[in-house]
Amino acid sequence: MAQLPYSKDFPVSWDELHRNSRALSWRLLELGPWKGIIAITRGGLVPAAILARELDIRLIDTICVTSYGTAENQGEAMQQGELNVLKSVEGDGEGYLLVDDLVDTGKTAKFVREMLPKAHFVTLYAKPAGRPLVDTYVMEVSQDTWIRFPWDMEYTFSTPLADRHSG
Ligand SMILES: O=P(O)(O)OC[C@H]1O[C@H](OP(=O)(O)OP(=O)(O)O)[C@H](O)[C@@H]1O
Ligand SMILES: O=c1[nH]c(=O)c2nc[nH]c2[nH]1
Ligand SMILES: [Mg+2]
Repeated sequence: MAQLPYSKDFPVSWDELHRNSRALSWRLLELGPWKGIIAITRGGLVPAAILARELDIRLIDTICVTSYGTAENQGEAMQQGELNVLKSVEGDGEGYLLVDDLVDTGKTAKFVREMLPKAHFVTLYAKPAGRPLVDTYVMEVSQDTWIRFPWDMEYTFSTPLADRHSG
């Protein structure tokens, strides 16, 4: 659910997501060749699959992070902005694409960039606070916008605008 300070909703359809992933592929084709892709789970998985198809990349790895604490990691470190790493990748990322769906505050981006400083970090969407941390992105949205990805949505009844604020 979108929460404060998000006041705008930006729903993204599968078609739009596919189109934006292909636009990102065009830019990355010119910057390659790439040794492989490292997807940041879970949001990076879908764009990573589309980039892999367009750029003919077969080597795909993951960095698995979560901002939620586990029994072992619920303390100070996470409150200071560190993430819980379930699985990382060896090396400094040189020659690899590091893929996520978006940057918002930049917390995830900062953390994974420190882990893989030489990777080329790409996202589909970027909000201003995280944008400086991204090497290549497709679309900027404002900081108070919540992006709704197609895998988080389902078709459902839409209340007419005139009825939304009544009562
Ligand atoms: O710039 P930030 O403020 O760090 O926000 C961006 C991150 O938040 C979302 O992931 P989330 O942690 O919700 O997990 P998910 O990818 O597993 O859905 C998104 O996929 C980015 O990875
Ligand atoms: O689905 C999402 N949309 C967003 O705008 C966002 N920002 C951080 N994490 C997010 N997840
Ligand atoms: Mg994520």
